[in-house]
Amino acid sequence: MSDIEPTNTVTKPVIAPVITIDGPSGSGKGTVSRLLSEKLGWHLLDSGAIYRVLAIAAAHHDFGPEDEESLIALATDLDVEFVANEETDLTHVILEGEDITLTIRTEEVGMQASKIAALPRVREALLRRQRAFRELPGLVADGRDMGTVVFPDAEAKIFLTASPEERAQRRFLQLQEKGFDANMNSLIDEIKARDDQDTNRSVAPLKPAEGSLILDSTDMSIDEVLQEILQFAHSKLSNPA
Ligand SMILES: Nc1ncnc2c1ncn2[C@@H]1O[C@H](COP(=O)(O)OP(=O)(O)O)[C@@H](O)[C@H]1O
Ligand SMILES: Nc1ccn([C@H]2C[C@H](O)[C@@H](COP(=O)(O)OP(=O)(O)O)O2)c(=O)n1
Repeated sequence: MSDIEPTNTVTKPVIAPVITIDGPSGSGKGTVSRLLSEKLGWHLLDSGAIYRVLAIAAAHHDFGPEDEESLIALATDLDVEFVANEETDLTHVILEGEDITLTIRTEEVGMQASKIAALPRVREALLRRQRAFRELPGLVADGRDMGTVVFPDAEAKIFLTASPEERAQRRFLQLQEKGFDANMNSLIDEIKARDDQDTNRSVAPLKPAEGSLILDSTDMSIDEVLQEILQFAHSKLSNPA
């Protein structure tokens, strides 16, 4: 071994910056995260899609939310790919070779995902997979615990919300557009039940991370939300605390 101390040879790894967008169902996280990632040319993590895929995989294997050990094994080895498709303008979700892009978006799958997501060790098993999305030039991460648990050191954190009635109305139109049957009254109930489940679980509950910009989008257009987030993110990225 040489006695000579190397000087200035250690270069600091460059860690990609992260913008987190957390919030309840139908607040607009997915839409705004996608637009933001396109605008910045950054990567995108739709963490809810991972929980939804796991719910479908669990159903394929007949595992219920009480079957924690099997779910952990499934989460650890989940064979899923997210493939951007410019023709459909969608990120296609491929589970074990099968395209499940549309089927993961139903309210029923959302509810199953929310049940599985309450299991602490299942969440733990998905952490590494989610953190692997953090790559240069940057990441926009959408979910429930992106700013609180998965990327606590994120440069800019946003908590996006809207009234349950407005969120149900948005979901109603979205489901109709995709050709799914939807009922406004049951959607409001489902949205409230999922809010309750996601907010009151013991691990990584839905809540604003410290220092987040809290944005109520009930009376805001998608573009207004996007502009406000861009302004906040620029201020945070140019003046890191
Ligand atoms: N500010 C907004 N005003 C009106 N509609 C919106 C707004 N934000 C999102 N939407 C619409 O609401 C629906 C649900 O949005 P989405 O991004 O899927 O929400 P989330 O990911 O939070 O569940 C989509 O059809 C989207 O186009
Ligand atoms: N980071 C995340 C993302 C989603 N989840 C759980 C809780 C949510 O109700 C379900 C589905 O999430 P998803 O973001 O796809 O749902 P919405 O589009 O907001 O309706 O997964 C979670 O616990 N943590």
